Amino acid sequence: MSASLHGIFPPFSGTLQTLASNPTDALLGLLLTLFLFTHNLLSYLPPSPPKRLSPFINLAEQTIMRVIIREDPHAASVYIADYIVSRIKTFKPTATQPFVLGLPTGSSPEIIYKILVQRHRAGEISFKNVVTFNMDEYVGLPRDHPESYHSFMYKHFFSHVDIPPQNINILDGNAPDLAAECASFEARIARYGGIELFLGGVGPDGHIAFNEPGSSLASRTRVKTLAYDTILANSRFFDHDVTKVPRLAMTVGIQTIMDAREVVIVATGAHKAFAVQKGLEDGVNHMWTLSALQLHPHPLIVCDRDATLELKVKTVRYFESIEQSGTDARTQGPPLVYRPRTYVPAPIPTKKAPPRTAPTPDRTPVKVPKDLRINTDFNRSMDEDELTPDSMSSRMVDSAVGGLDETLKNDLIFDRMGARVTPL
Ligand SMILES: N[C@@H]1[C@@H](O)[C@H](O)[C@@H](COP(=O)(O)O)O[C@@H]1O
Repeated sequence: MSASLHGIFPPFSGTLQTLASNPTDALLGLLLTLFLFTHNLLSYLPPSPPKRLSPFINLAEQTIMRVIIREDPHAASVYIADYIVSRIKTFKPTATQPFVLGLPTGSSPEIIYKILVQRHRAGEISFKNVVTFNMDEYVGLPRDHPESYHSFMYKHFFSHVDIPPQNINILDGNAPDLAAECASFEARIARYGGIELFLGGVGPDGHIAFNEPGSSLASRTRVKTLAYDTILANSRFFDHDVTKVPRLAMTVGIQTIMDAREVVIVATGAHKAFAVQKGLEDGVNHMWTLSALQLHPHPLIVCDRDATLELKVKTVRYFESIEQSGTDARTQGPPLVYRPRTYVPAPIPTKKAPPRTAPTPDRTPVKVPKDLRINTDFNRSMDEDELTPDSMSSRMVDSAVGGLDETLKNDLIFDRMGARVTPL
């Protein structure tokens, strides 16, 4: 027996020989043999199947960067516009459960807005139950200045779709207390249960919104001093005169953007290539704030070919291969999980504006804007003739806060459309 076991279990045969002379050694040898035998046996078993993901798993663990590359800015913009339309439709927003959309300004999103307006005009999408929050605004620039982000948004988007004015939230760069305005903005976002989809652009230095290089990745809405690079880049909208560009801006923070359920960034043009490379291929860092999205559960960066020029060929091939294998951004990554809403606004009553009667001694005149016009004297829009803003007066309720709960009326500052338009 000893001879036959010796070939199969060498330690075991040795154990038998020492059993009589040294029982303690023999016992240790036996235990060792059993351990080795079990270990060898287990190594032949198939690996255990991967654990199923729990529906409550932390989404950050499933973070996946989605990158879509299109040949030119128009194709990239069509992709994003259709993506937004599809997200809103899937959400099926109602007056009590609106789709909360974060929006940017800048030349890159102009085409996206144009396509969204076209989709709206074609009857494909309504913005009636969409609430918007804009990323940023210059400090101290009058609202009706052609380069204010208020003017930009009305000119390129709001005036052409059916969004109710009271659903629009833009930071007031002329608020008497800028810090309070920033806090109110964050509170409004929170009351709506957070932003569903935050669309953004990116600066050549990798900034998102006005989160300039060096911004804290934990930042929230606040006032920022603009970096010289940004002042220089944006001077093209101010007669190429850097002295005309405001030095301060209010902006959502990186954390405000990171809190959105989904973030979509448009990056077009060779001048964005370095920012895209830093944001995608380098590590997360506060000098290229775009890179923070690497930690977001649902980031999507849509580039045109030029914006990928600084990426490794391997990186580009990787992202293209994902799309070529039959998935697109809608199906990549973990499923979107709807977050509970902490606040749901009451339905907006469709009451008519009170008649414009002459004031009587016992009655305060009702302030109803005569007409709502915005300054559309821009010199950088595409196809001016197609974008003719309406007055929006037909969509006004008596007060911008008319349809909201008492809780919101008290602590939120809703500006009237009349205050931000140029009377004729
Ligand atoms: N605050 C805006 C950003 O939100 C925008 O992303 C950036 C790039 O704009 P553009 O698309 O014109 O290059 O410009 C500004 O700085």
